[in-house]
Amino acid sequence: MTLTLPSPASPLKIGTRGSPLALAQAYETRRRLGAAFDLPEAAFEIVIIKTTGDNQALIAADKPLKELGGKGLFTKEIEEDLLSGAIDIAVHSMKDMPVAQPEGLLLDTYLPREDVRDAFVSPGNSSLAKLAAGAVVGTSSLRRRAQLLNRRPDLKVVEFRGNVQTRLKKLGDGVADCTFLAMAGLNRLGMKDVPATAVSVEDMLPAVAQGAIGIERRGDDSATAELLAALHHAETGQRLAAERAFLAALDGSCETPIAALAELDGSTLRLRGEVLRPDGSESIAADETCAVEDGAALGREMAANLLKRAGEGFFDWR
Ligand SMILES: NCc1[nH]cc(CCC(=O)O)c1CC(=O)O
Repeated sequence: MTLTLPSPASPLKIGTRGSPLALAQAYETRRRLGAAFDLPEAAFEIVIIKTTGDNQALIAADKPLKELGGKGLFTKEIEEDLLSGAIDIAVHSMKDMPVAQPEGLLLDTYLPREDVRDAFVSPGNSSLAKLAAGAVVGTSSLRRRAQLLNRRPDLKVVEFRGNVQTRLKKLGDGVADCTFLAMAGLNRLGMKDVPATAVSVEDMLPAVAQGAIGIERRGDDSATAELLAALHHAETGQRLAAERAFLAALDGSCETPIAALAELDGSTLRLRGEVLRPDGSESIAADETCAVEDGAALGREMAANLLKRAGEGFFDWR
């Protein structure tokens, strides 16, 4: 089969949300595809798609995200455009992606993973350990909230929603003493002047798939599949297979504090997983190794063990 390359006359349509981070990820995808096949920028068209999650009025209403459309909040419209053929590929932060995709779509191409760690961001404090008793933390992440309260029950957590820029603005306005962001987002946005310090994964285990970009396509689009095969980073795929199997087996909704990180050392995969009570009062963690190809099985097994240890009602709110 001969490879059909996109061209300025027939560009590959790259669908993305319009936030600065989403755009940076779409540009990185365009750059990597261009480099792999020696194509000009005009061989690609970036198509910005507004999702329910981008509707400021809805988001500002401060309703739980679950009530606003749950898992598909930032992806539904993009996946509809992919299925209809309005776009050819969609670029996503894998951290935000449900474990299963709609019928007809495949999400199995991953770019090399960025820094997986969370960043502690505070204009007045150099590290989490130096944060005064009772300090105010702004975050909308259930995982970060539960992990923080687990280690520092003295801290006060306030809701902090919006994109990276919005949250930094709130911090500047003094709404909170510090916040947490993904290092990957800061790096991709080139935000070097932000007062950020990376938090070790021992102190704060990251979200499943944090730092990874995934590219989605139609299952029957073999021309696009061939293009994407040149971009796929196998190691990132193996790591995400373990982490996403763990998440899937926990039935992780956006309402459950879950963390996981898979790392490779030669042909060995190490998977760390953690589930927490939403109020941080209890954390259950595991740390296991297996052969790289058994990562997904280990993820499922670890999830089953943690659920058993957690028992009934563990994830109930307070
Ligand atoms: N939920 C929003 C989101 N989705 C992906 C990233 C960062 C980039 C990444 O983890 O790949 C962020 C922002 C953040 O957590 O600071």
